[in-house]
Amino acid sequence: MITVRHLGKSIKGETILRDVNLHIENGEFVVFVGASGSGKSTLLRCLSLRDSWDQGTVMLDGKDLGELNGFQKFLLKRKWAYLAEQAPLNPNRTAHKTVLGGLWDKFPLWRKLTGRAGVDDHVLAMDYLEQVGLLDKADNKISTLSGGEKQRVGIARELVRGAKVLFLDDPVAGLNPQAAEQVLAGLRSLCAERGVTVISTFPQLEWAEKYGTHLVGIADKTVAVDVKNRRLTMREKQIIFQ
Ligand SMILES: Nc1ncnc2c1ncn2[C@@H]1O[C@H](COP(=O)(O)OP(=O)(O)OP(=O)(O)O)[C@@H](O)[C@H]1O
Repeated sequence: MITVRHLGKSIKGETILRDVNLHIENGEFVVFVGASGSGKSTLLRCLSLRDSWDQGTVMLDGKDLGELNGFQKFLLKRKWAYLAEQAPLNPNRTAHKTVLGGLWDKFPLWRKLTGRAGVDDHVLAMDYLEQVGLLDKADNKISTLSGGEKQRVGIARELVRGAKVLFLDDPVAGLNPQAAEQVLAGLRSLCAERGVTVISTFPQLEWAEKYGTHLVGIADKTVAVDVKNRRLTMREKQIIFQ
């Protein structure tokens, strides 16, 4: 679980976030919602350790992330995944090989040298492709997949790598509505069935309400609304998008 207390961040003397308080449980599908420029991506980058903050604390299972040394942060980032918009994938690889590539980090040196993956590794890759609804496209090259399918391959690759927390900055950018909803429905089931925690931002409020389990509204540089397992009221929408 992630707990944020009194987080503040300034860039070049300008306050971007102030007094942010937040509590995220494992298995939640968190969506940061707010007007353009409200600080959603900045908060996502701070929580994923891609960016630093000036005030307050971010705790993971009771451990203060601000106190980790560089190596500890590096190890933690390997367990987390941060994807901004479209994941960069090799267009000439098949979906299956791309997902299998996520295991590379875990392989012992001898396997890296021989380039061999075991039967279990192949099954694991297929398992995650199935989870994101792409088992039938396993042998298709990335270049032949749609934008939404590519995004789901990128997510499966991170899962196979062992990521338990996914930070996704607009995972549906550039996708048509049908593909976007498939990606979001897949993420929702990952949270429910595998206990993966998704922390994301995307501009479509309707989809945030439909698929998110925890909505965090950012306004006036802080968390103005924080609700779980329900839609926003009209009043809450007014507060966020004043
Ligand atoms: N590196 C930077 N230098 C200066 N200002 C920055 C920098 N990064 C972000 N900002 C400012 O911080 C504010 C919040 O930006 P952020 O990208 O977090 O907003 P957002 O809510 O994600 O916006 P959008 O929905 O448009 O993506 C904006 O006013 C932005 O201009």
